[in-house]
Amino acid sequence: MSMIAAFYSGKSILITGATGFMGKVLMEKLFRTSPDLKVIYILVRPKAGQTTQQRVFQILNSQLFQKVKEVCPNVHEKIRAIYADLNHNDFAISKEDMQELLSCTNIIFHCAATVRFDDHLRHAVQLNVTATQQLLLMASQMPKLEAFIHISTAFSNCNLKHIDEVIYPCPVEPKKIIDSMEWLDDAIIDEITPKLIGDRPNTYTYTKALGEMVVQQESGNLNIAIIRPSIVGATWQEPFPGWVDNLNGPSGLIIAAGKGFLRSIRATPMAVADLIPVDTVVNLTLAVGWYTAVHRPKSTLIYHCTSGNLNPCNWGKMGFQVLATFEKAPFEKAFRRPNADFTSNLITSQYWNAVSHRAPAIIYDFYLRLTGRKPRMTKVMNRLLRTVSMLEYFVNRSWEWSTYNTEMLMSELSPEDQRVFNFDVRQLNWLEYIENYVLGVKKYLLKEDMAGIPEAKQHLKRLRNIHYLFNTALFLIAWRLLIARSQMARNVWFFIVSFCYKFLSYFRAPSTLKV
Ligand SMILES: CCCCCCCCCCCCCCCCCCCCCCCCCCCCCC(=O)SCCNC(=O)CCNC(=O)[C@H](O)C(C)(C)COP(=O)(O)OP(=O)(O)OC[C@H]1O[C@@H](n2cnc3c(N)ncnc32)[C@H](O)[C@@H]1OP(=O)(O)O
Ligand SMILES: NC(=O)C1=CN([C@@H]2O[C@H](COP(=O)(O)OP(=O)(O)OC[C@H]3O[C@@H](n4cnc5c(N)ncnc54)[C@H](OP(=O)(O)O)[C@@H]3O)[C@@H](O)[C@H]2O)C=CC1
Repeated sequence: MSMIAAFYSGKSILITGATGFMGKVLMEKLFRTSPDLKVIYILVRPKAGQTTQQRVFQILNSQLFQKVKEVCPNVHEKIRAIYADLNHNDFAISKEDMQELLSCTNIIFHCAATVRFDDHLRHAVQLNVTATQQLLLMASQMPKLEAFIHISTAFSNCNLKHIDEVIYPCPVEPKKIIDSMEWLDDAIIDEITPKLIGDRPNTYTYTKALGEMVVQQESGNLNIAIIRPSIVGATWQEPFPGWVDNLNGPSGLIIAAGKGFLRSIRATPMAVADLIPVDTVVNLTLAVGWYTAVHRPKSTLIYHCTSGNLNPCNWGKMGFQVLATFEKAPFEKAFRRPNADFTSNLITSQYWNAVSHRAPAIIYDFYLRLTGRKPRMTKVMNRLLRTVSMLEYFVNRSWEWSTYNTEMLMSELSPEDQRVFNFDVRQLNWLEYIENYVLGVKKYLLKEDMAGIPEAKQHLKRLRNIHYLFNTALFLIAWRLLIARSQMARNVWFFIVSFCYKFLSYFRAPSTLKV
């Protein structure tokens, strides 16, 4: 019997960010392994024309929750969507709902965040810092609370090369930052943002670091733990391999590469690709929830959920396996044949951007114009290259994260818990994982049918022929222009033509004799 699963039975659990990538997998696992849990409260806002109830309905009816429905048929009764917007200081939760949350919650998993790299500092502070502070204030008023688990990121201290499971202070206190966001106007915030984030690459990593400081400072008597996952990817095993539902991290780039838009990237092939499957993060999170509530460590423990020091893989190997999977199961209606040119050199990368990305987009837009359609490829390419430039920071460096607490926790688990809540990344076979990831992107993100693979392969063959034809035409035009201008080129051309003529005459002579 799993002790962790038994621990969550009968519990009332509050999850923020339950509609996000990690939140959904967390809920799924909780319902599947502890179907006797009392209730999961989720803080949800209406979005994209959907009410909170409609959003929950959509999640429960998704493929991800199919197994849950078998083991927990009354899952819809155990999930309680509470209207909340973390952009508001009091989360805009109704009095009645707040009362229920305060009096019933046993465990909190705080996953909500803005993960956009380019978010305005004011918004990133509100979501990743102020909302965390507010939630801690709520938690301090919950008499039945046993543990508060905060999800941060392994990159909150990406300005360092070696990162321990400790909180590194930022120069300006989070409270000062929160206060200043209230009276500074946007223009001034824009001006001071680069100074505040310092040698971090974006507002996301900076505000996640501030969020950790807030957790440490406001922890009071609460049982708190912080989890720092690295780059979270598709599921490894559970509930099935390859599940993914958003474009963050590598997923968007896999689409861009598979569709032939992205054919080169400024990346260091030997740099460690610290990817971690989302189900591994969720298993660790649930184990940490149990450990924090039951063992009540004296201080706030931080757990690194990373792969680099236990089972390292580099970007080169991953890119290679991504391409190998495209060969087996190409994406439909590709713009060009997938390719992967890695370069760590800025000038070479700019060259490839011009030749492999911008030029084909301009030519395609020219073709669209000629055929009376609206050009759009240059715009798409510009947005893609902007996205890639924001991710480049993470594929040109390697970090070392110590994992003492995570390994300690692993050794504390019973063999059954180690199996059911497996977060031992040493067991991960990267090639298999990446293949399933790419297939998952095709299936769950692009919603492409595997039956369409032969047609996709045919399409790639046609693209290859167009590519050869285009290159041949380009060569002939260039050559024609050259021989029109250069005597030397004309001499070379004359030499080649007369050589070919002699060669052909040699073979034609005996055949004429036979006739
Ligand atoms: C697994 C193997 C990887 C290999 C994959 C590639 C293989 C082949 C490639 C060929 C070349 C060579 C190979 C190279 C090998 C290296 C591979 C690189 C892998 C990249 C790894 C990424 C590392 C991420 C690091 C994360 C560190 C921190 C982790 C965290 O803690 S948090 C989670 C991470 N957060 C994010 O990822 C958010 C990032 N996104 C944003 O901030 C924003 O979306 C934005 C980039 C600023 C863009 O914002 P916009 O305002 O423009 O709007 P929008 O968000 O609506 O999106 C605009 C369009 O861009 C598309 N898009 C969004 N995200 C991505 C994405 N990640 N990749 C590609 N495209 C993306 C989106 O769909 C929109 O498209 P449109 O509608 O058509 O315009
Ligand atoms: N994905 C990754 O690679 C990594 C993620 N992390 C951390 O993991 C956690 C979860 O990330 P992930 O699931 O990938 O992120 P997602 O972007 O998929 O999910 C973010 C969640 O936060 C919610 N949220 C955002 N703004 C608000 C708001 N104003 N009010 C209420 N809810 C809000 C979103 O709700 P809605 O659906 O309404 O937008 C969504 O449920 C985050 O803390 C992130 O920092 C850490 C390392 C890597």
